Amino acid sequence: MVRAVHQLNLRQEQVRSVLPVVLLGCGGVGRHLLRHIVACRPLHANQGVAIRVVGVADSSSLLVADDFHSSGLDDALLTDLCTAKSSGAPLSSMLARGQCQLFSNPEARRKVIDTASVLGKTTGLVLVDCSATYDTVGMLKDAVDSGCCVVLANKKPLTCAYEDFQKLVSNFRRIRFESTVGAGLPVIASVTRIIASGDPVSRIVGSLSGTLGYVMSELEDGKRFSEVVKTAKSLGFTEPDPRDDLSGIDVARKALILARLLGQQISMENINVESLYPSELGPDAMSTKDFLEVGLVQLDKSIEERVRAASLKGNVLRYVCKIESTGCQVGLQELPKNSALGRLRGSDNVVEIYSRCYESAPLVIQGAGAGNDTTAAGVLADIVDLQDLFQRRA
Ligand SMILES: NC(=O)C1=CN([C@@H]2O[C@H](COP(=O)(O)OP(=O)(O)OC[C@H]3O[C@@H](n4cnc5c(N)ncnc54)[C@H](OP(=O)(O)O)[C@@H]3O)[C@@H](O)[C@H]2O)C=CC1
Ligand SMILES: N[C@@H](CC=O)C(=O)O
Repeated sequence: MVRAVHQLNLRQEQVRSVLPVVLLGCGGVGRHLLRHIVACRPLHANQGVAIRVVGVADSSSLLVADDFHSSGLDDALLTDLCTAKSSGAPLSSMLARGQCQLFSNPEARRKVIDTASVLGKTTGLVLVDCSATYDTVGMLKDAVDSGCCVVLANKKPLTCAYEDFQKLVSNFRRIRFESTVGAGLPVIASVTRIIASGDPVSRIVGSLSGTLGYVMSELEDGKRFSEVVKTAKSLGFTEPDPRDDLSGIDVARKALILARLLGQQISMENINVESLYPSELGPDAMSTKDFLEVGLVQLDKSIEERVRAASLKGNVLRYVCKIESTGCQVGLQELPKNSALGRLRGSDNVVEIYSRCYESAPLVIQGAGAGNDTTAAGVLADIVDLQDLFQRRA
Protein backbone atom coordinates (compact mmCIF):
# COMPACT_ATOMS: atom_id res chain seq x y z
CA MET A 1 0.00 0.00 0.00
CA VAL A 2 2.78 2.42 0.98
CA ARG A 3 4.57 1.51 -2.25
CA ALA A 4 1.45 2.13 -4.34
CA VAL A 5 0.98 5.63 -2.86
CA HIS A 6 4.66 6.39 -3.43
CA GLN A 7 4.40 5.38 -7.10
CA LEU A 8 1.27 7.49 -7.50
CA ASN A 9 3.14 10.48 -6.08
CA LEU A 10 6.06 9.97 -8.45
CA ARG A 11 3.68 10.23 -11.41
CA GLN A 12 2.26 13.47 -10.06
CA GLU A 13 4.37 16.11 -11.77
CA GLN A 14 2.17 19.20 -11.62
CA VAL A 15 2.48 21.58 -8.70
CA ARG A 16 -1.02 21.80 -7.23
CA SER A 17 -0.23 23.88 -4.14
CA VAL A 18 2.25 26.72 -3.71
CA LEU A 19 2.71 27.77 -0.09
CA PRO A 20 4.36 31.19 0.41
CA VAL A 21 6.14 31.29 3.78
CA VAL A 22 7.56 34.06 5.96
CA LEU A 23 9.79 32.65 8.71
CA LEU A 24 10.19 34.46 12.03
CA GLY A 25 13.36 33.24 13.73
CA CYS A 26 16.39 31.63 12.13
CA GLY A 27 18.12 30.16 15.15
CA GLY A 28 18.63 26.41 15.68
CA VAL A 29 15.10 25.37 14.69
CA GLY A 30 14.54 28.01 11.97
CA ARG A 31 17.77 27.16 10.16
CA HIS A 32 17.01 23.43 10.27
CA LEU A 33 13.59 24.21 8.83
CA LEU A 34 15.10 26.15 5.90
CA ARG A 35 17.53 23.29 5.24
CA HIS A 36 14.70 20.73 5.37
CA ILE A 37 12.63 22.84 2.94
CA VAL A 38 15.51 22.95 0.46
CA ALA A 39 16.36 19.24 0.89
CA CYS A 40 12.72 18.17 0.47
CA ARG A 41 12.15 20.00 -2.86
CA PRO A 42 12.13 16.79 -4.97
CA LEU A 43 9.86 14.96 -2.49
CA HIS A 44 7.41 17.86 -2.34
CA ALA A 45 7.47 18.29 -6.13
CA ASN A 46 6.46 14.66 -6.46
CA GLN A 47 3.58 15.39 -4.11
CA GLY A 48 2.52 18.45 -6.13
CA VAL A 49 3.59 20.88 -3.40
CA ALA A 50 6.02 23.83 -3.54
CA ILE A 51 7.10 25.90 -0.54
CA ARG A 52 8.14 29.43 -1.48
CA VAL A 53 10.14 31.18 1.28
CA VAL A 54 9.38 34.85 0.64
CA GLY A 55 10.92 36.27 3.80
CA VAL A 56 13.09 35.44 6.81
CA ALA A 57 13.26 37.54 9.99
CA ASP A 58 15.47 37.52 13.05
CA SER A 59 15.42 39.71 16.17
CA SER A 60 16.52 42.82 14.30
CA SER A 61 15.52 42.61 10.64
CA LEU A 62 13.56 41.01 7.84
CA LEU A 63 15.01 39.84 4.52
CA VAL A 64 12.30 39.69 1.90
CA ALA A 65 12.24 38.72 -1.78
CA ASP A 66 12.05 41.75 -4.12
CA ASP A 67 9.03 40.36 -5.91
CA PHE A 68 7.44 38.55 -2.97
CA HIS A 69 4.06 38.46 -4.78
CA SER A 70 5.30 35.89 -7.25
CA SER A 71 8.71 34.58 -6.21
CA GLY A 72 10.73 33.64 -3.18
CA LEU A 73 14.31 33.73 -1.94
CA ASP A 74 16.23 31.16 -3.97
CA ASP A 75 17.58 27.96 -2.43
CA ALA A 76 21.24 28.95 -2.80
CA LEU A 77 20.53 32.15 -0.88
CA LEU A 78 18.59 30.25 1.83
CA THR A 79 21.48 27.79 2.25
CA ASP A 80 24.02 30.61 2.49
CA LEU A 81 21.75 32.49 4.89
CA CYS A 82 21.80 29.46 7.23
CA THR A 83 25.59 29.32 7.06
CA ALA A 84 25.84 33.06 7.68
CA LYS A 85 23.48 33.01 10.68
CA SER A 86 25.28 29.95 12.16
CA SER A 87 28.52 31.90 12.12
CA GLY A 88 26.91 34.95 13.72
CA ALA A 89 26.65 37.13 10.58
CA PRO A 90 23.58 39.38 10.28
CA LEU A 91 20.82 38.94 7.67
CA SER A 92 22.13 42.10 5.99
CA SER A 93 25.14 40.07 4.79
CA MET A 94 22.74 38.50 2.25
CA LEU A 95 21.92 41.82 0.55
CA ALA A 96 24.87 41.56 -1.83
CA ARG A 97 23.13 38.56 -3.46
CA GLY A 98 20.49 40.89 -4.95
CA GLN A 99 16.80 40.10 -5.56
CA CYS A 100 16.00 40.84 -1.93
CA GLN A 101 15.49 43.76 0.41
CA LEU A 102 16.28 44.26 4.08
CA PHE A 103 14.08 46.02 6.62
CA SER A 104 15.30 46.77 10.12
CA ASN A 105 13.08 47.01 13.21
CA PRO A 106 10.60 48.57 13.75
CA GLU A 107 10.04 48.78 9.98
CA ALA A 108 10.68 45.03 9.68
CA ARG A 109 7.60 44.23 11.78
CA ARG A 110 5.45 46.56 9.69
CA LYS A 111 6.77 44.89 6.54
CA VAL A 112 5.83 41.43 7.89
CA ILE A 113 2.31 42.71 8.58
CA ASP A 114 2.08 44.39 5.13
CA THR A 115 3.29 41.22 3.41
CA ALA A 116 0.71 39.19 5.31
CA SER A 117 -1.99 41.67 4.38
CA VAL A 118 -1.10 41.63 0.67
CA LEU A 119 -0.53 37.88 0.32
CA GLY A 120 -3.46 37.05 2.60
CA LYS A 121 -5.72 38.54 -0.08
CA THR A 122 -3.97 36.96 -3.05
CA THR A 123 -1.82 33.82 -2.85
CA GLY A 124 -2.25 33.25 0.89
CA LEU A 125 0.67 33.09 3.31
CA VAL A 126 1.97 30.82 6.06
CA LEU A 127 3.57 32.86 8.85
CA VAL A 128 5.92 30.46 10.66
CA ASP A 129 7.12 31.36 14.16
CA CYS A 130 10.40 29.67 15.11
CA SER A 131 11.41 32.46 17.46
CA ALA A 132 11.41 32.17 21.24
CA THR A 133 9.77 35.48 22.08
CA TYR A 134 6.41 36.97 23.07
CA ASP A 135 7.06 39.83 20.62
CA THR A 136 5.58 37.97 17.65
CA VAL A 137 2.02 37.79 19.07
CA GLY A 138 0.93 41.06 17.45
CA MET A 139 2.23 40.05 14.00
CA LEU A 140 0.60 36.62 14.30
CA LYS A 141 -2.78 38.09 15.26
CA ASP A 142 -2.60 40.56 12.36
CA ALA A 143 -1.74 37.69 10.02
CA VAL A 144 -4.78 35.74 11.26
CA ASP A 145 -6.94 38.84 10.62
CA SER A 146 -5.56 38.98 7.07
CA GLY A 147 -6.67 35.40 6.44
CA CYS A 148 -3.14 33.95 6.61
CA CYS A 149 -2.18 30.59 8.08
CA VAL A 150 0.07 30.34 11.12
CA VAL A 151 2.51 27.59 12.14
CA LEU A 152 4.23 27.73 15.52
CA ALA A 153 7.20 26.07 17.20
CA ASN A 154 7.20 29.01 19.62
CA LYS A 155 4.97 28.24 22.63
CA LYS A 156 4.85 31.78 23.96
CA PRO A 157 2.10 33.20 21.69
CA LEU A 158 -0.24 30.39 22.80
CA THR A 159 0.57 30.80 26.49
CA CYS A 160 0.13 34.52 27.09
CA ALA A 161 -3.33 36.06 27.49
CA TYR A 162 -6.23 33.65 26.97
CA GLU A 163 -7.77 36.13 24.48
CA ASP A 164 -4.62 35.87 22.33
CA PHE A 165 -4.85 32.06 22.36
CA GLN A 166 -8.52 32.30 21.36
CA LYS A 167 -7.72 34.70 18.55
CA LEU A 168 -4.91 32.54 17.16
CA VAL A 169 -6.99 29.33 17.18
CA SER A 170 -10.18 31.09 16.03
CA ASN A 171 -9.87 29.50 12.59
CA PHE A 172 -8.55 26.11 13.62
CA ARG A 173 -8.08 24.94 10.04
CA ARG A 174 -5.54 27.70 9.46
CA ILE A 175 -3.23 27.11 12.43
CA ARG A 176 -0.81 24.29 13.26
CA PHE A 177 1.31 24.09 16.43
CA GLU A 178 2.31 20.44 16.67
CA SER A 179 5.95 21.24 17.51
CA THR A 180 5.02 23.28 20.58
CA VAL A 181 4.36 20.04 22.50
CA GLY A 182 6.66 17.05 22.07
CA ALA A 183 8.64 18.58 19.14
CA GLY A 184 7.87 16.31 16.15
CA LEU A 185 5.57 13.91 18.05
CA PRO A 186 1.88 13.88 17.02
CA VAL A 187 0.54 14.97 20.42
CA ILE A 188 -1.63 17.95 19.39
CA ALA A 189 -3.00 16.02 16.39
CA SER A 190 -3.94 13.05 18.58
CA VAL A 191 -5.64 15.17 21.23
CA THR A 192 -7.47 17.16 18.52
CA ARG A 193 -8.72 13.97 16.86
CA ILE A 194 -9.97 12.52 20.14
CA ILE A 195 -11.79 15.77 20.98
CA ALA A 196 -13.30 15.94 17.48
CA SER A 197 -14.76 12.46 17.89
CA GLY A 198 -16.68 13.56 20.99
CA ASP A 199 -14.56 11.37 23.24
CA PRO A 200 -13.92 13.43 26.39
CA VAL A 201 -10.26 13.57 27.47
CA SER A 202 -10.12 13.22 31.26
CA ARG A 203 -6.38 13.26 31.88
CA ILE A 204 -3.04 13.72 30.17
CA VAL A 205 0.09 12.57 32.00
CA GLY A 206 3.61 12.57 30.70
CA SER A 207 7.21 13.52 30.58
CA LEU A 208 7.23 16.49 28.21
CA SER A 209 10.70 17.93 28.54
CA GLY A 210 13.42 16.55 26.30
CA THR A 211 15.97 18.49 28.34
CA LEU A 212 14.84 17.27 31.75
CA GLY A 213 14.37 13.72 30.44
CA TYR A 214 17.91 13.76 29.10
CA VAL A 215 19.32 15.34 32.26
CA MET A 216 17.58 12.88 34.60
CA SER A 217 18.61 9.79 32.67
CA GLU A 218 22.21 10.98 32.40
CA LEU A 219 22.29 11.62 36.17
CA GLU A 220 21.35 7.95 36.70
CA ASP A 221 24.60 7.09 34.94
CA GLY A 222 26.51 9.08 37.54
CA LYS A 223 27.18 12.22 35.47
CA ARG A 224 27.27 15.71 36.99
CA PHE A 225 24.16 17.90 36.72
CA SER A 226 26.03 21.00 35.56
CA GLU A 227 27.79 19.03 32.83
CA VAL A 228 24.70 17.30 31.46
CA VAL A 229 22.72 20.57 31.33
CA LYS A 230 25.48 22.10 29.22
CA THR A 231 25.52 19.03 26.97
CA ALA A 232 21.72 19.24 26.59
CA LYS A 233 22.18 22.84 25.46
CA SER A 234 24.87 21.91 22.95
CA LEU A 235 22.60 19.16 21.55
CA GLY A 236 19.84 21.73 20.88
CA PHE A 237 17.42 20.30 23.48
CA THR A 238 17.20 23.33 25.77
CA GLU A 239 15.45 26.65 25.35
CA PRO A 240 17.78 29.57 24.50
CA ASP A 241 18.02 30.14 28.28
CA PRO A 242 18.13 26.62 29.86
CA ARG A 243 16.54 28.07 33.00
CA ASP A 244 13.26 28.02 31.05
CA ASP A 245 13.61 24.22 31.15
CA LEU A 246 15.06 23.90 34.68
CA SER A 247 12.37 26.16 36.17
CA GLY A 248 9.67 23.86 34.77
CA ILE A 249 8.20 26.86 32.91
CA ASP A 250 8.73 25.30 29.49
CA VAL A 251 6.85 22.16 30.58
CA ALA A 252 4.15 24.35 32.17
CA ARG A 253 3.72 26.12 28.80
CA LYS A 254 3.18 22.76 27.12
CA ALA A 255 0.70 21.80 29.86
CA LEU A 256 -1.14 25.09 29.34
CA ILE A 257 -1.38 24.58 25.58
CA LEU A 258 -2.83 21.10 26.12
CA ALA A 259 -5.21 22.27 28.88
CA ARG A 260 -6.45 25.15 26.69
CA LEU A 261 -6.91 22.69 23.83
CA LEU A 262 -9.13 20.68 26.18
CA GLY A 263 -11.23 23.79 26.74
CA GLN A 264 -9.80 24.96 30.07
CA GLN A 265 -9.76 28.77 30.23
CA ILE A 266 -6.66 28.93 32.43
CA SER A 267 -3.35 30.81 32.48
CA MET A 268 0.23 30.13 33.57
CA GLU A 269 -0.57 31.29 37.14
CA ASN A 270 -3.04 28.41 37.46
CA ILE A 271 -0.32 25.79 36.98
CA ASN A 272 1.67 24.42 39.91
CA VAL A 273 5.31 24.46 38.86
CA GLU A 274 8.36 23.07 40.71
CA SER A 275 11.63 24.79 39.84
CA LEU A 276 14.98 23.00 40.06
CA TYR A 277 16.86 26.18 41.01
CA PRO A 278 16.30 28.95 43.61
CA SER A 279 15.40 32.54 42.68
CA GLU A 280 18.99 33.67 43.56
CA LEU A 281 20.08 31.91 40.35
CA GLY A 282 17.17 33.24 38.29
CA PRO A 283 17.15 35.62 35.29
CA ASP A 284 16.59 38.64 37.57
CA ALA A 285 19.77 37.79 39.49
CA MET A 286 22.20 36.73 36.75
CA SER A 287 22.67 36.47 32.99
CA THR A 288 22.36 33.17 31.11
CA LYS A 289 26.13 33.17 30.62
CA ASP A 290 26.81 33.60 34.37
CA PHE A 291 24.25 30.94 35.20
CA LEU A 292 25.98 28.46 32.88
CA GLU A 293 29.46 29.39 34.09
CA VAL A 294 28.98 29.80 37.85
CA GLY A 295 25.34 29.22 38.80
CA LEU A 296 24.80 25.67 37.58
CA VAL A 297 27.59 24.03 39.62
CA GLN A 298 25.98 25.32 42.81
CA LEU A 299 23.10 22.90 42.12
CA ASP A 300 25.24 19.78 41.59
CA LYS A 301 25.29 18.59 45.21
CA SER A 302 21.59 18.93 46.05
CA ILE A 303 20.46 17.31 42.79
CA GLU A 304 22.97 14.48 43.25
CA GLU A 305 21.55 13.85 46.74
CA ARG A 306 18.00 13.68 45.38
CA VAL A 307 19.07 11.22 42.68
CA ARG A 308 20.89 9.05 45.26
CA ALA A 309 17.95 9.07 47.72
CA ALA A 310 15.60 7.94 44.93
CA SER A 311 18.04 5.30 43.74
CA LEU A 312 18.33 3.76 47.24
CA LYS A 313 14.58 3.01 46.99
CA GLY A 314 14.93 1.55 43.48
CA ASN A 315 13.45 4.72 42.01
CA VAL A 316 14.45 7.34 39.47
CA LEU A 317 13.58 11.05 39.16
CA ARG A 318 11.33 12.20 36.34
CA TYR A 319 9.85 15.65 35.66
CA VAL A 320 6.15 14.84 35.32
CA CYS A 321 3.33 16.87 33.80
CA LYS A 322 -0.29 16.17 34.82
CA ILE A 323 -3.33 17.80 33.24
CA GLU A 324 -6.73 17.05 34.77
CA SER A 325 -10.04 18.88 34.99
CA THR A 326 -9.19 19.65 38.62
CA GLY A 327 -5.88 21.32 37.79
CA CYS A 328 -2.47 21.11 36.15
CA GLN A 329 0.84 20.47 37.85
CA VAL A 330 4.41 19.94 36.73
CA GLY A 331 7.25 18.81 38.97
CA LEU A 332 9.91 16.29 39.89
CA GLN A 333 8.67 12.87 41.04
CA GLU A 334 10.31 9.69 42.30
CA LEU A 335 9.07 6.81 40.14
CA PRO A 336 9.87 3.11 39.94
CA LYS A 337 12.72 2.44 37.54
CA ASN A 338 10.58 0.01 35.53
CA SER A 339 7.53 2.27 35.15
CA ALA A 340 6.64 3.76 31.73
CA LEU A 341 8.14 7.11 32.70
CA GLY A 342 11.01 5.55 34.67
CA ARG A 343 12.17 3.60 31.61
CA LEU A 344 12.50 6.75 29.48
CA ARG A 345 15.99 7.49 28.25
CA GLY A 346 17.62 10.50 26.65
CA SER A 347 15.47 13.28 25.24
CA ASP A 348 12.46 11.01 24.69
CA ASN A 349 9.03 12.25 25.76
CA VAL A 350 6.12 10.03 26.67
CA VAL A 351 2.49 11.20 26.79
CA GLU A 352 -0.45 9.15 28.08
CA ILE A 353 -3.90 10.36 27.03
CA TYR A 354 -6.91 9.07 28.99
CA SER A 355 -10.45 9.40 27.66
CA ARG A 356 -13.64 7.31 27.53
CA CYS A 357 -12.24 5.25 24.64
CA TYR A 358 -8.78 5.13 26.24
CA GLU A 359 -9.86 4.68 29.84
CA SER A 360 -7.96 1.80 31.43
CA ALA A 361 -5.28 1.61 28.74
CA PRO A 362 -4.31 5.14 27.66
CA LEU A 363 -3.25 6.19 24.20
CA VAL A 364 0.55 6.41 24.52
CA ILE A 365 2.81 8.54 22.31
CA GLN A 366 6.55 8.21 22.77
CA GLY A 367 9.70 9.31 20.97
CA ALA A 368 12.25 12.07 20.58
CA GLY A 369 10.80 15.16 22.25
CA ALA A 370 13.45 17.78 21.57
CA GLY A 371 16.20 18.73 19.15
CA ASN A 372 16.43 21.16 16.25
CA ASP A 373 16.14 18.47 13.57
CA THR A 374 13.02 16.73 14.88
CA THR A 375 11.36 20.04 15.82
CA ALA A 376 11.99 21.53 12.38
CA ALA A 377 10.65 18.33 10.80
CA GLY A 378 7.46 18.78 12.85
CA VAL A 379 7.16 22.39 11.65
CA LEU A 380 7.68 21.35 8.03
CA ALA A 381 5.02 18.64 8.32
CA ASP A 382 2.64 21.29 9.73
CA ILE A 383 3.31 23.59 6.74
CA VAL A 384 2.75 20.79 4.23
CA ASP A 385 -0.43 19.81 6.09
CA LEU A 386 -1.91 23.18 5.05
CA GLN A 387 -1.49 22.44 1.32
CA ASP A 388 -5.21 21.99 0.59
CA LEU A 389 -5.80 25.66 1.49
CA PHE A 390 -3.28 26.70 -1.18
CA GLN A 391 -4.54 24.78 -4.18
CA ARG A 392 -4.13 26.54 -7.49
CA ARG A 393 -7.29 26.98 -9.50
CA ALA A 394 -7.30 24.99 -12.76
N1 LIG B 1 14.86 22.97 20.25
C1 LIG B 1 13.83 22.21 20.52
O1 LIG B 1 13.93 21.03 20.81
C2 LIG B 1 12.45 22.79 20.44
C3 LIG B 1 12.26 24.14 20.32
N2 LIG B 1 10.99 24.64 20.25
C4 LIG B 1 10.81 26.07 20.15
O2 LIG B 1 11.40 26.55 18.96
C5 LIG B 1 11.68 27.94 19.11
C6 LIG B 1 13.06 28.25 18.55
O3 LIG B 1 14.04 27.64 19.33
P1 LIG B 1 15.59 27.81 18.94
O4 LIG B 1 15.73 27.76 17.48
O5 LIG B 1 16.33 26.86 19.77
O6 LIG B 1 15.87 29.29 19.45
P2 LIG B 1 17.11 30.24 19.05
O7 LIG B 1 17.35 31.11 20.21
O8 LIG B 1 18.22 29.43 18.49
O9 LIG B 1 16.51 31.12 17.85
C7 LIG B 1 15.54 32.08 18.03
C8 LIG B 1 15.47 32.93 16.78
O10 LIG B 1 14.41 33.86 16.92
C9 LIG B 1 14.88 35.14 16.50
N3 LIG B 1 14.05 36.19 17.06
C10 LIG B 1 14.08 36.76 18.30
N4 LIG B 1 13.14 37.72 18.40
C11 LIG B 1 12.51 37.75 17.21
C12 LIG B 1 11.46 38.55 16.67
N5 LIG B 1 10.85 39.50 17.39
N6 LIG B 1 11.06 38.33 15.39
C13 LIG B 1 11.65 37.39 14.63
N7 LIG B 1 12.66 36.60 15.09
C14 LIG B 1 13.07 36.79 16.35
C15 LIG B 1 16.32 35.16 16.94
O11 LIG B 1 17.00 36.21 16.28
P3 LIG B 1 18.60 36.44 16.38
O12 LIG B 1 19.17 35.40 15.44
O13 LIG B 1 18.77 37.83 15.90
O14 LIG B 1 18.97 36.21 17.82
C16 LIG B 1 16.75 33.77 16.51
O15 LIG B 1 17.06 33.74 15.14
C17 LIG B 1 11.54 28.24 20.60
O16 LIG B 1 10.32 28.92 20.81
C18 LIG B 1 11.48 26.86 21.25
O17 LIG B 1 10.70 26.81 22.41
C19 LIG B 1 9.88 23.85 20.29
C20 LIG B 1 10.01 22.50 20.41
C21 LIG B 1 11.31 21.86 20.55
N1 LIG C 1 13.42 22.82 25.61
C1 LIG C 1 12.37 21.95 25.19
C2 LIG C 1 12.37 21.84 23.70
C3 LIG C 1 11.07 21.47 23.19
O1 LIG C 1 10.03 22.07 23.44
C4 LIG C 1 12.54 20.58 25.80
O2 LIG C 1 13.62 20.33 26.36
O3 LIG C 1 11.61 19.78 25.75
